[in-house]
Parts: sequence; structure tokens; C-alpha cells
Amino acid sequence: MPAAFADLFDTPLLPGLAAADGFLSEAEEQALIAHIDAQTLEPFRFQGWLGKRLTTSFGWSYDFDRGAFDQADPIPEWLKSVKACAAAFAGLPDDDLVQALLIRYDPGAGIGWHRDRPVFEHVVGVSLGVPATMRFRRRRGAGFERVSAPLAPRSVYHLSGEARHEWEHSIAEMEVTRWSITFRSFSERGRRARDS
Ligand SMILES: O=C(O)CCC(=O)C(=O)O
Ligand SMILES: [Fe+2]
Repeated sequence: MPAAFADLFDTPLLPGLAAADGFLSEAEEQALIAHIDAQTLEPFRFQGWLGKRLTTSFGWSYDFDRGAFDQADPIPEWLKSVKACAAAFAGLPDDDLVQALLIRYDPGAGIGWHRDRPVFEHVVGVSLGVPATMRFRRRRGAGFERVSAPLAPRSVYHLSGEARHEWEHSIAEMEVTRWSITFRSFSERGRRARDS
């Protein structure tokens, strides 16, 4: 992974959204995909409802069925170098990224409009396999203001500040399988929940 990345957008599409192409080599991408596929991935569960995307998490896991978060298996060795590079991209200490969420979106799977859970602060994501579009929206008057960000395979993105807190994001249903790895840091609220 190169040590320095040019911002994909000279002027960011949204304050708090940074992204860069060419974060991984094709060999690194293929190795990560093989590792993700070797995990036991489970359909995302939300209040008794089963989503089509398949997930597992390390470090900490957020249980959307119970609305609670718990310690999960430690982040495995094979994720450590990509996590260190993701932290460097986001300008964060590596140790701040306490959660790794693996997702496989098979055809027909996407992720609906949401903001990530408030126990987390920074979100740093890596895209694998095929291009996708991350859509953003926020309420404006009677409607929504909308922005779309292309996520190339092997690219990285960082959500913080306004893009993280004021906008919702989603990914339309995929036609071809895509994988993603997202790393998260705790928010102040998350640290309090962890320590309680
Ligand atoms: O697949 C991605 O890159 C985004 C995933 C996401 O938004 C989430 O897990 O909260
Ligand atoms: Fe998200």
C-alpha cells in the first residue's frame, strides 16, 4: 500500500468525506476477499428482520437486534496492515480503530439509508471487487439534498464530521458481488458505554 494518497476529490464532495483510489494492489485485494469469504458471514439482522448483506465483525460488534454492543473476537492478524494503512489515511492512531466490520454484498444486496451508530465516531472503509456508488442525503426543506460518491474497487474512504453526522448514506443493491471492510473508532459515548 502506498504511503501517501492523493485525494480523489480536490474539492471534497462533502465536508468530512475523503477518498482515494489505488489504496490496495490487486494482489492485496484478492487476498482480503479470500479472507473475508473464509469467515462465517451471517445475514445482517435488524429487529428480527434479515438483510441480504452478509457480515461479521471483530473488536466490537453492534447487535442491531438488541440495540447493544459487545466485545467480539480480536481483530485478526490478516487485517492488521490494512487497518494501519486505513488509520494513516484518516490521520488517526492505529489503536483508535477498534472495530472491523466485514461485509459481502451478493447480487441483490445493498445497504439502506442510515447513519452509523453513535457509539462510533470515525468510519474508514475499503472497497473490494467492483465499483459501487455511496449515496448521501440530508433533509432540506420538504425534500433531500443529495450527493453521490463513486467507490472504486481498491479505494479507501473516510467519513467524519459533517459527512458522518449530518448526512445519511446508502449503497444501492449490487448487481455483482462487492466486499467491504469498514474500521471504526469509538465516540465519547462509545467509550462511556465500553467503560460502564
Ligand atoms: O460497504 C460499505 O462500504 C459501507 C458500509 C456501511 O455503510 C456500514 O456498514 O455502515
Ligand atoms: Fe454506514
